[in-house]
Amino acid sequence: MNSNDHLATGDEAIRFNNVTKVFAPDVTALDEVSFSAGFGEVVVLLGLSGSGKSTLLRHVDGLHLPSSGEVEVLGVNVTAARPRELRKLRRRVGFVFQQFHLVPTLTVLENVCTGALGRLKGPRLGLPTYPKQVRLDALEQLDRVGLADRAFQRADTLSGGQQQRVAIARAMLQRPEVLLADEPVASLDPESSHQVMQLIKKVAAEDQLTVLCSLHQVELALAWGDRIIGLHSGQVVMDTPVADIDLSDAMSIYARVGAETVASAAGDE
Ligand SMILES: Nc1ncnc2c1ncn2[C@@H]1O[C@H](COP(=O)(O)OP(=O)(O)OP(=O)(O)O)[C@@H](O)[C@H]1O
Repeated sequence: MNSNDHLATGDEAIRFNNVTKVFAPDVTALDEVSFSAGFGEVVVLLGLSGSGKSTLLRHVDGLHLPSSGEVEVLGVNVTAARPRELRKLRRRVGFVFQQFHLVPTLTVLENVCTGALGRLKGPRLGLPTYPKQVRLDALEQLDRVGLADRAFQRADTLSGGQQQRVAIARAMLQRPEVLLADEPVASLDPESSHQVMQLIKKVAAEDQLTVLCSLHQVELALAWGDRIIGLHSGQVVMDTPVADIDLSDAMSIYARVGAETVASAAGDE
């Protein structure tokens, strides 16, 4: 057992300490990023396209490693973790994507069951090859997201919002302690977007799940987040509880960029 397994984290599930990520000499995706997220907290990342939101999320489970700085997640020093430790950590971190990433030809229930693959030995082909308890757990998760009645339909017969709810059920079957959501509502209509964010908020509260969620919609961030972290050119330009922010504060993350764009177009530095 590695010493990282029992590192004390206090109230923090995620901690970034001066994290910089340089992809190329002229591409600094994260620039001295520091923040922490508490257990059960829903933290929304806001910022223009290219501001570093996805890159930040990918540092949480070690898909990217920082060029400098430290990332600590659930007591594991991601930066120093060995491959085996990282694999263990990734089982504790669920991921929800913009494009759902369901297997379209499989049933909804089997898609959810795949969330257990990380803790099962060997490949599974077909619903009956999953242990009964996994199938029951999957049904329970589907019930939780309001889709138990769709369990035996093919995934590609569901609407986008329903598919994202299935993807959340799949992530929850993994029994994660941290949930990463990369623009989970970017391809959904406004009503489905609210439903999906409401669901994320609900499961976070029920399971004391720490959520880090990138969004483009300020009003969704204000409605469903506990805290907003604003990114601009890889730097944290806002880190504020939602209770202390109004719409114009949150929009300033974008307005600031607009002003700079105007200045640089006019030849100012
Ligand atoms: N694997 C990579 N190799 C090189 N550059 C990258 C890589 N991933 C991201 N970048 C660059 O890092 C910067 C931040 O990108 P990132 O995808 O994190 O932004 P984002 O805020 O998530 O954008 P979006 O809202 O469009 O998803 C961009 O300049 C991007 O081109």
